[in-house]
Amino acid sequence: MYEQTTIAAIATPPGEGGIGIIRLSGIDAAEIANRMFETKKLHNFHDAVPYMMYYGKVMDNDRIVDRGLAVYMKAPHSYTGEDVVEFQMHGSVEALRSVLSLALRHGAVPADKGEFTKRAFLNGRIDLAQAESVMDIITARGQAALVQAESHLSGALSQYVHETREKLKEFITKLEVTIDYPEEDLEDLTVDEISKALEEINQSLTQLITRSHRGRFIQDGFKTVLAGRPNAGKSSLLNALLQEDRAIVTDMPGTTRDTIEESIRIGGIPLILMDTAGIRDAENQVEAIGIERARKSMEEADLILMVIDGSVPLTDEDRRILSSLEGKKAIVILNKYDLEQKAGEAEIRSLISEETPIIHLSAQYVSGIDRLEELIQKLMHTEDLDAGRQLFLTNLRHMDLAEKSLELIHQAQKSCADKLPADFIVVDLTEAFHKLGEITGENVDDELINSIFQNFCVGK
Ligand SMILES: Nc1nc2c(c(=O)[nH]1)N(C=O)[C@@H](CNc1ccc(C(=O)N[C@@H](CCC(=O)O)C(=O)O)cc1)CN2
Ligand SMILES: Nc1nc2c(ncn2[C@@H]2O[C@H](COP(=O)(O)OP(=O)(O)OP(=O)(O)O)[C@@H](O)[C@H]2O)c(=O)[nH]1
Ligand SMILES: [Mg+2]
Repeated sequence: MYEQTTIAAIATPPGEGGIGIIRLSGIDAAEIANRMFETKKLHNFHDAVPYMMYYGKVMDNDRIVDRGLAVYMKAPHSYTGEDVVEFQMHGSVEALRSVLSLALRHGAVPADKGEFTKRAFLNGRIDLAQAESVMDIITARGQAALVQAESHLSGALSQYVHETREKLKEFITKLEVTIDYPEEDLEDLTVDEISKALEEINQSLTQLITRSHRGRFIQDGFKTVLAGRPNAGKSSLLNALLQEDRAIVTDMPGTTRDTIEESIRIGGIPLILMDTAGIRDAENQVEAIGIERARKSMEEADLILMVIDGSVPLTDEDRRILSSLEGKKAIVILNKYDLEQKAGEAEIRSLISEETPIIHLSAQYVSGIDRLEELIQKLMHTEDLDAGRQLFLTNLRHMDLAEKSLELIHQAQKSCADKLPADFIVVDLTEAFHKLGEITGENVDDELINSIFQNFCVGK
């Protein structure tokens, strides 16, 4: 076991809640529980039936601090792999703090950020990639994010890393033989075999990396850009979707200058909603920069909500923006539906692809917003689901290591093609082998481990 201290922390978020949990982990967990928890059915936590709930009282000498349930999990069969005791108390900040301070008084030390999970890792219960996925589960902002994080915790990423490293190892060994016995020249067959294997690894890593770049939305949400002419009602629509007055709305065209970003969930699908400067020939430099940003946001968008002022005839600027939607996922919104409609829908239809829906609404009077939400949900739902079925890298550290490994595979392939001596290839493949291993935590130093778990919350 990696440490002898017993750590304690409040595991549930602060605030008023139905129930709150205090967690103890370490060699003295049962002993500390004995000193502070009184229950009819049990005199010593060492005799507790693991996972059995015991009802009782947390006692501060003769005073009942709070009533609750306690459970004992015996090493190594616990989250951390150590002896664990948990107290389920009333979810009150005061009660939980009192129970925690009692545990500390009886010999526990306050847990560091992520220390329970860190211990699970150091005790070999889970690898580093799995440990990191625990945090992804906690911070998941949508179904796809949760599905992906859970699959990482189950070991999907770890298995991929493991299999790829096995392949590398196999060829490193084969190559090393030819180095040790130089007279046994690298046979053509071996070279072919290695080139083929390296190409396979290259393909698989490249696919994983590209898919993960495209899959940024899993973590961040789909980039959804409100685009359109000044005064069309983009900011009004942002406010209507957020149900708050986030962006400034005026009847002056050119009100929004800088891009505004807000996270929102629509029907369980996470979006980053971006309000942009209305697109036109700018009247000054600040506006011009804003418009340039708007155009760039449109290029990078996963979804474009193109807002048109339906109360006036279509302008050339509208036509230009509509034509630029080609090949993009978009919804055309005819806004100001409360007013007489003058923008020709037939012409709009002729400028956009068949799949792009057109809807009417009034942002100002918040009417028709629910239909827009349904449409967004329908449009993005499949992508969100597909994301759950494939392996993605969702962590920048993993992405960086995968990219470095791929770079080394490229180098090895080049050495292979240039018929360089086996040593060259071995060096690169060995380095790639180690880089991949860092994903699951093979040979990583304490500093890195500490910095990873510092990003966790206390009690996790
Ligand atoms: N109350 C409570 N709920 C929690 C946690 C916890 O620590 N406490 N978890 C913490 O984040 C998560 C669950 N993670 C856990 C992982 C392993 C074991 C465990 O006892 N494993 C044993 C037994 C396995 C079995 O019986 O099948 C083992 O692996 O040997 C417990 C919780 C979410 N919910
Ligand atoms: N009648 C009516 N007026 C609306 C509607 N939506 C927005 N407006 C008005 O249109 C004007 C412009 O709205 P904004 O939301 O600021 O438009 P914008 O597209 O963000 O404009 P810029 O930031 O200048 O690009 C404001 O006076 C709004 O009150 C609507 O549904 N009906
Ligand atoms: Mg605006």
